[in-house]
Amino acid sequence: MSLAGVRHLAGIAGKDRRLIIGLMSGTSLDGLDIALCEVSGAGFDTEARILKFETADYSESFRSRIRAVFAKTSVDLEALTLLHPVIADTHAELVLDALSRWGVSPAEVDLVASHGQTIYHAPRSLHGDEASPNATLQIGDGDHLSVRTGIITISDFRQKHIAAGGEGAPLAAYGDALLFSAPDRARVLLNIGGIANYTFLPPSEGHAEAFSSDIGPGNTLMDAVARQHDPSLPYDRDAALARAGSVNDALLRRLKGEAFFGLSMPKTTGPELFSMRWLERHLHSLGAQVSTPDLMATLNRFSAETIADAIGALDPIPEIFVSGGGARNPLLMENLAHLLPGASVQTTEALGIEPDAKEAVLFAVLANELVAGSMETFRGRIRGGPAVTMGKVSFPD
Ligand SMILES: Nc1ncnc2c1ncn2[C@@H]1O[C@H](COP(=O)(O)OP(=O)(O)OP(=O)(O)O)[C@@H](O)[C@H]1O
Ligand SMILES: CC(=O)N[C@H]1[C@@H]2OC[C@@H](O2)[C@@H](O)[C@@H]1O[C@H](C)C(=O)O
Repeated sequence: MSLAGVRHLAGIAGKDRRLIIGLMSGTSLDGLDIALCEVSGAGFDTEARILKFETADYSESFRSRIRAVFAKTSVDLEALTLLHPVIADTHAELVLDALSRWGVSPAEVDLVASHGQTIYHAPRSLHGDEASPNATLQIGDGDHLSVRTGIITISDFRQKHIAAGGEGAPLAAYGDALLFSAPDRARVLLNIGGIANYTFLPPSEGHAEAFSSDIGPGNTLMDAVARQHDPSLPYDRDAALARAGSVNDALLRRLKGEAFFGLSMPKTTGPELFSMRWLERHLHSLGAQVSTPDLMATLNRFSAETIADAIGALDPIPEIFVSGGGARNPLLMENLAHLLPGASVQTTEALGIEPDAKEAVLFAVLANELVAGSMETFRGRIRGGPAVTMGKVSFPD
């Protein structure tokens, strides 16, 4: 960091509109979502437009390096240490590659907003140690990204949330409230990624608080079973396996008995809890063989029911806008429509944001808030969420 760097950042903060690249690599480990956004204003005046978007697929070898340290209580510390810069360097390469294909020079971009890769998420509800705080770890260091791309980088968004009393997730409410609140009606933004989470947005004209909460597994268990069935299958494409099976009601009841579903909202979880080990424990206690298609049909219904239970508890049920890869699972969407009869369900496309890009845009908006907004924007606005701006600044020089 230099005085010139600080002046450059102050200049970016003073602009009417900023070009910000939002980066998200989620729990599905499918690739890096890269959203080049034009963001203007700040706080409730924020407007974000996606100029370009792509998901840059990870190579199988990169994915298996991440998987080796992902959501595990014991890992090879050297492998983890190496991945910290390796993830950042890989993300930087993917960004530079996308920019060159889009004909955009890095010098035109004001900020990179990088979520990094969550390696382990440990809210108290998971680790159970009252003497230890909520904790979460994202790797893919911001300094490396900044030096490699030459662009000021904002990263590591979740630590401030925890330091100020939150669980470090979901952060969606902060961006959703700024971008999608309607003056006169309530909305739900539902994201079905590896983990399903939702944001409740009250009418912005009132004084009610927004909140976002994880719900449970979206695709993570279905993806793991698909991979176990056929290692070349990244997920149950178009729900082909689930459609060939039937729901095992006894298993479904066991899965829904998980204590996490009894906790009040907002709450967070991850593949640390909802893992193959967790599923195998339930299958074992069931004491009966379940075929892969039946297991997939049951998991599909399980995700749909837990989502419908969470949204159905809101009275009246607001209009629903879906994002994340789960929106592409046709049986999951049919199950949801069946369980929430009469509810208006659309994708976030109806709000002008491509569903796969929504989380990457969220981090662009959080970076925008850090440089040009104010923590006061969020005071008393987000239930269970401290009034904070989030992210750490890395300078390329
Ligand atoms: N055609 C399809 N049929 C079924 N499922 C699909 C299809 N396309 C995508 N998916 C699901 O979407 C997932 C990817 O979703 P997404 O990219 O939103 O996850 P993520 O961002 O990694 O997760 P999170 O939000 O939990 O971090 C895939 O792993 C798969 O389960
Ligand atoms: C710790 C972590 O990475 N959590 C992710 C994950 O993926 C979905 C869900 O679990 C959500 O809580 C969160 O991401 C989104 C972007 C959020 O913070 O809103």
